[in-house]
Amino acid sequence: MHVATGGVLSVSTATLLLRMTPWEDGTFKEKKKGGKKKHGESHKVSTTQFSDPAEVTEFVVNQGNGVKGLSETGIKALPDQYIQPFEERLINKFVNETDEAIPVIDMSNPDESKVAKAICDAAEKWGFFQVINHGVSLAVLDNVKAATHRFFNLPVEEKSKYTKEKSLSTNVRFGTSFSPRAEKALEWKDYLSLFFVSETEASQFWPDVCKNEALDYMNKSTTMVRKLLEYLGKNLNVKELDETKESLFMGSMRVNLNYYPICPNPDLTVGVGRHSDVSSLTILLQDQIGGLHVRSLASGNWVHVPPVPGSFVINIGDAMQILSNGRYKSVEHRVLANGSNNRISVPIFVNPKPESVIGPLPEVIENGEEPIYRDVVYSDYVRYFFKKAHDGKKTVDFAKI
Ligand SMILES: O=C(O)CCC(=O)C(=O)O
Ligand SMILES: [Fe+2]
Repeated sequence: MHVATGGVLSVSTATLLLRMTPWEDGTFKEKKKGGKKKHGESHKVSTTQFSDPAEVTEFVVNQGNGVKGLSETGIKALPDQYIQPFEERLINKFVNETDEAIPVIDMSNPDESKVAKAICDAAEKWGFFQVINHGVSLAVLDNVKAATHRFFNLPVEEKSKYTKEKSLSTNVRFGTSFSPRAEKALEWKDYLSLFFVSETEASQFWPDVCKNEALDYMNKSTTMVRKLLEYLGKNLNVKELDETKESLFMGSMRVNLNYYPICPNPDLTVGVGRHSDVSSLTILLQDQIGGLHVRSLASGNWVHVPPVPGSFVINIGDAMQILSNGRYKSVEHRVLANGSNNRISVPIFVNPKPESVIGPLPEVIENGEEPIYRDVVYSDYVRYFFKKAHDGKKTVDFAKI
């Protein structure tokens, strides 16, 4: 592979830059190159560039540099494979036209029934909410954010020890985009995904620079997770979180560390494309940069989820939508790419056990409600999700009757 290091903008990159000029209708038309370049003019641009898209894929995906590595070469134009179809792009001017906002719920309110009601209402109307005063200390949150930066700041030789090909555990995966081999257009995001099996497994295989912080973050969040699930369960006539319900609602957990580096043409791509999560519940810690947008069920508008210091963003996932027979909503969301800031987020995906059979809960259909979902093995559902590119809310159709 060739990476020009001398600061010369190659001809094909120059063509790419010209081709990327946005037009009013949102399409990208070729612009005539201006007059002849004077000798030496190309040396004015100091950057590292690639001469064709296959080299980008080699560098980003196969060599494990990720989009962070690509961003740090100083690349000036978005490579072709990251250009999303027009309708998938999230252009700021279209998303800021709404004054809708997802609820922010204070979990320290002494009137617990009010907290429970606010949470269940939000789960039904929005599928998304933020919680403050949730009982997880700021230090735990700060530590896992710092650990996320530490991991992504490792040299590529270190990070690439955790790629699909090289990782010593299938539960630890460093990757980029969502599913690069299944996607027509890639997403501007790198991630480290840590599936929790046991403390011993984690301490053996999770990267040293972040394992204690990621484990602590997951463990310290569990009390809040259980509380949220108790509230949501009670409202569905689930009396208590016994062993069966625990394994359905929170039988397995995955912590992801997400990194969204500065993007040269943020309007042309996405950090994460439209999707709903396959979890029962997702607990998300985001930094102060912003960029997560949620589709309002009421209006269809894309609504920004503003960073609230010390908060968690909570969302209902597909598994909970299925278990609740559609009462709680797993809602589409996506993340904007950013032209001036790097962003991190740290979701915990709280999932059923992989071998669990999920379908509408008996407590829900007991009262005569028609089930709208069939029973599916959770691992089959997850496999189906990862086999294809992000495609909005379509995954849940897999379980529709
Ligand atoms: O980074 C974010 O804000 C959201 C990420 C997300 O939606 C996901 O990882 O499923
Ligand atoms: Fe998500």
